[in-house]
Amino acid sequence: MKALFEERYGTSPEDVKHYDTEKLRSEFLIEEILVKGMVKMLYTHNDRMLVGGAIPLASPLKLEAIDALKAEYFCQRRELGIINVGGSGSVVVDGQAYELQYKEALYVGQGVKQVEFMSKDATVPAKFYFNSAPAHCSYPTVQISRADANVLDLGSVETSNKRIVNQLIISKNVQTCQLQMGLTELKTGSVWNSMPPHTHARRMEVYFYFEVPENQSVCHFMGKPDETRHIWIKNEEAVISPSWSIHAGAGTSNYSFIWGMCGENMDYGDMDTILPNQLL
Ligand SMILES: O=C(O)C(=O)C[C@H](O)C(=O)CO
Ligand SMILES: [Zn+2]
Repeated sequence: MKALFEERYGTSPEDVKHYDTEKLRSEFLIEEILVKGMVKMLYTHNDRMLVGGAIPLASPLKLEAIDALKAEYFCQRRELGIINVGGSGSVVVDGQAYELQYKEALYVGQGVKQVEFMSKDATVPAKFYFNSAPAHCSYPTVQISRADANVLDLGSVETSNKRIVNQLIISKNVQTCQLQMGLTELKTGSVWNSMPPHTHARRMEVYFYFEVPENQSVCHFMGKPDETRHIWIKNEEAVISPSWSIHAGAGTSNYSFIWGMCGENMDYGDMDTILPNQLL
């Protein structure tokens, strides 16, 4: 397997208070998750979420268990959620091909032995972004198209946070052990995501920002609500949010992002909201 792998441990909010920019970025920012012709994976010890990307070119790419998993195959003890943010492509799951167009998702259940990524056209390759969490039973593999999403229309033009939350892999749509994923699109002129912000102590979350226009950036806010920090994020980079941290961002333009969560309690609404004027 052509794979790049990195492992990161969890952090305490008491330690994070003392981090400078470089340390904050090295703990939470995931740069270059999508690498041409490779599978890339990052294993965070925050709820054991695995964050990955794959860009298959002329030849398919296999998703195999890295040594850190001590497993015979990737999904032996894990479930997997995949969203395509590139050209058309397929994910072949134990011999069955699922064609994924731009912004379409696939849930792959625990126990699946073979997962392979393919691009339809290597000149416009598929870009598969994925999240994976430990799973203790097996649910069926399900393809989720844009039309299958549970859509939330949130925010307003007045507060610069008008956005559409597409819940793709969510208990309403797909049965999973603990993984939830979706895709949020900011409307033109709106720049704030997840504002007012929230925490959910029962789950960690990872945001993957994309459709950030050239030369633009997103300022992602994290930390305890009374001790916030920021990380500047470029297009197609991801950021880890521990269970104790807020996660919200303001872009220098509108943009989209994929969110993925795991932990306990799959109720999307299980959040503690913080009002903007309570943040420090
Ligand atoms: O813009 C938003 O609000 C979101 O997309 C929030 C995420 O879905 C989230 O953080 C769920 O916990
Ligand atoms: Zn959240």
